[in-house]
Amino acid sequence: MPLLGCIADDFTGATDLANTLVKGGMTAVQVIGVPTGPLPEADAVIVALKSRTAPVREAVAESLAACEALLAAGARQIFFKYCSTFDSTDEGNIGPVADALVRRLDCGFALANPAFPTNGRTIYQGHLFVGGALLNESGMENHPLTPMRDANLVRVLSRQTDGTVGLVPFAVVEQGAAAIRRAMTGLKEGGRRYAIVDAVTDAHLLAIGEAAAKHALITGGSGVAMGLPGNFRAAGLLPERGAAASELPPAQGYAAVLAGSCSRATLGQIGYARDHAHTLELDVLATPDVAALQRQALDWAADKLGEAPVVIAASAPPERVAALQARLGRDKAGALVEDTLAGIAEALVARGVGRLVVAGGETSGAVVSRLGVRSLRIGAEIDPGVPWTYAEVPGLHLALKSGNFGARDFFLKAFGQ
Ligand SMILES: Nc1ncnc2c1ncn2[C@@H]1O[C@H](COP(=O)(O)OP(=O)(O)OP(=O)(O)O)[C@@H](O)[C@H]1O
Ligand SMILES: O=C(O)[C@@H](O)C(=O)CO
Repeated sequence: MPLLGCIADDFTGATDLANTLVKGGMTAVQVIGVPTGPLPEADAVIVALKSRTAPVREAVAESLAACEALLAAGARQIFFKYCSTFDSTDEGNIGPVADALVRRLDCGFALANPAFPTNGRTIYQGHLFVGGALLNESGMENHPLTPMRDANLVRVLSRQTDGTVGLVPFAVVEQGAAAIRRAMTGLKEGGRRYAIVDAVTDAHLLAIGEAAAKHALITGGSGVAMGLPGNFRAAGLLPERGAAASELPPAQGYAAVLAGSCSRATLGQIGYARDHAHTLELDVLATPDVAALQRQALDWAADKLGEAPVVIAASAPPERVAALQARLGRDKAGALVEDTLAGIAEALVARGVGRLVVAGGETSGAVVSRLGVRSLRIGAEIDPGVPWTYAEVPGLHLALKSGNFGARDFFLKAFGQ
C-alpha cells in the first residue's frame, strides 16, 4: 500500500519527484499513464501523465482517474507534481487539475510551491526566480509550448482557477513549520483555496513539508516533497531503508542521447556534446518530415553506436522554433519533433541501445510511450533532479532529463565519461 500517491504532469517531472523521495529513504516506482491493474509495491507510487499541455478536460479527467487508482490502493496523501518553472498557460493545466483534486479530496485548500533551490528555483513574495532572473526573464518566456511571461505566481495561478489564491510570505516561512501551518490554516479559513508559499532554501522546503503533514493534497515541484518522508517516518509508517531504495540491475548495451528540449540548459549541453561526442543536430525547419529526419539520424548513427554516446538533437534556438511554429502551428511543430525522436528511439533500441538519455518532458513522454514502457524503477542520481531509471519492459536504462536540469557535460557524465 503506497504511503504517498503522486500525479505528475509530465514524465521527467515524475522522475524528478521519485528521485527526491528515494533520496529521502522511500522506495518509489514511476507508473506510465493511468494505472489499469494493481499498483506496484512501493512507499510512493508516481503516476506519470503527459497532461501538462493536453487539452484541459483531458488533463483533468486523467488526473482524477490517477487519483482514484492511488486512493483505491490506499495512498494516505496525494501529491500533484508540476514543473519547478510552473509551466502552464492561462487556460491551465495546473489550476484546473488542482481544482478538480481539491474537490475530489474535499479538502478545500492546498499549498502550491514549485521551488527547487538546488536547481536555482526560488520563490520570494510570490515571485518565482530561476537563478538570479525572474521567471519571465529566464528564457522560459520563449518556451515552445508554455511560455511563462509573468513571474508572480499568485497572479498566474489566479488566472487558472475559479478559487482564490493567497500567499505565505518569506517572513512567515522563516519562522518554521508551526508558523507556516498557522498561516495556511488562516488562509483556508479566510476562504482561499490555494497558498503560494515562499521558499528560498531547502530548510524552508523541509519546514513547509512538515507543516503540510496532515494535508490531503500537496501541489508543487519535487522540492516541497523533501519533507514528506520525514513525516511518514515520524508517524512510524516508514522504516529505515538505506541504499536499498535505489538499486538497479547492471547497465548494458549501447549509449545514446535524444534531445527535444529547447531550454537553455539543454542547448548548452548540446553545445558541449558537439565538441566531445558524436553529435547530430537535425534541422527540422529545413526538413519538416518525420520519415526523412528519422532516416537521416539512423544512417548517421549506424557506424557510431558503442560505449560512447551518440547524441541526436532536434532542439533549436527560439527564433528557429518560432519559425517552425509559424509554418505548422505550435502543436503540430511539437508533435512532428516528438514523433521523429520517438521513432528514432524505437529503432536505436532495436539496434542494441540499452542506455538512453532523453532531454525534455514532452519528448520523454513521446519516447517512453513509443517504447511501450509501463513502469520505471528509480536508481542513483546523475545530477540534481535526474536519476537513472530502469524499465523492465523493454529492458532499458533510461534517464529522463528535465529540459533545464543538468550540468553542461550531462550527456557524457550520465555514462561516466
Ligand atoms: N526545432 C524545433 N522546433 C519546434 N519545436 C521543437 C523543436 N525542437 C523541439 N521542439 C518541441 O519543443 C517541445 C519541448 O518540450 P519538452 O517538454 O520536450 O522540453 P522542455 O520543456 O525543455 O523540458 P521539460 O518539460 O522537462 O522542462 C517539444 O514539444 C518538442 O517537440
Ligand atoms: O520540476 C521540474 O523542473 C521538472 O521536474 C519538470 O517538471 C520538467 O518537466
